[in-house]
Amino acid sequence: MLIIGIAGGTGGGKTTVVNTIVDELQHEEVAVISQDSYYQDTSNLSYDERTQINFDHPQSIDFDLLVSHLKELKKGNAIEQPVYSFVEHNRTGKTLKTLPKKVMIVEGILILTNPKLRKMCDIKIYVHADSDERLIRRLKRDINERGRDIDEVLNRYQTTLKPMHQQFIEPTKEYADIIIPYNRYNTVAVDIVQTIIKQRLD
Ligand SMILES: Nc1ncnc2c1ncn2[C@@H]1O[C@H](COP(=O)(O)OP(=O)(O)O)[C@@H](O)[C@H]1O
Ligand SMILES: Nc1ccn([C@@H]2O[C@H](COP(=O)(O)O)[C@@H](O)[C@H]2O)c(=O)n1
Repeated sequence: MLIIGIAGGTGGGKTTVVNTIVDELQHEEVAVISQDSYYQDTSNLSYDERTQINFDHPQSIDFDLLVSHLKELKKGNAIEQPVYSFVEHNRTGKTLKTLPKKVMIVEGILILTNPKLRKMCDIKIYVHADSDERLIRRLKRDINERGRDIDEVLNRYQTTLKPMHQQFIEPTKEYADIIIPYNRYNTVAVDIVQTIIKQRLD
């Protein structure tokens, strides 16, 4: 099994890069684990309390569950990946059965902050886009797809996104084997990553 970790700031293009890689590979060869599925279970909190959570801090992620799931997959066992709701700010209670594949992609803003997870990744990638570009993309995406309004996104950006990015996410660039500049759709860099994956699969 080849485990590929893809990190980078919110709105940087991680999901877009992952989707491009997955489209190129045979369906039976690849599966994706999203860090977002592993936000801590906060069912004990009210909706209003959940809106106040700092979702960009490493402690917001249940890394123990994520690492144990990856270990199970490496052993050849299927896992039940929690399904997360950005509207409810919580796990939905549903799960997605995820089977072990030759290539497992683990994607998320904070995945390179966790030493155990870093150690499990065979290839570590950081997708970089400038902060203004990321904010514009995040605004559009969160309003169109995640049920947010402009005030929510900008307030979250100022209070948590920006400081957490600077403190925890940007510094993990140093762990990356490959940094993909993604201010524009960088097809050349993604092609190179795909070639590396195919070589490793041979
Ligand atoms: N290079 C790019 N140029 C313009 N828009 C982009 C680019 N990459 C991604 N997007 C768009 O920006 C939004 C955030 O991208 P996404 O891949 O979800 O980022 P991430 O997973 O890093 O948060 C999406 O709506 C996506 O379609
Ligand atoms: N309930 C939540 C949980 C997370 N977020 C934000 O999602 C971002 C990470 O996801 P990406 O797809 O953008 O990598 C992160 O910056 C959190 O602030 C949220 O808004 N609400």
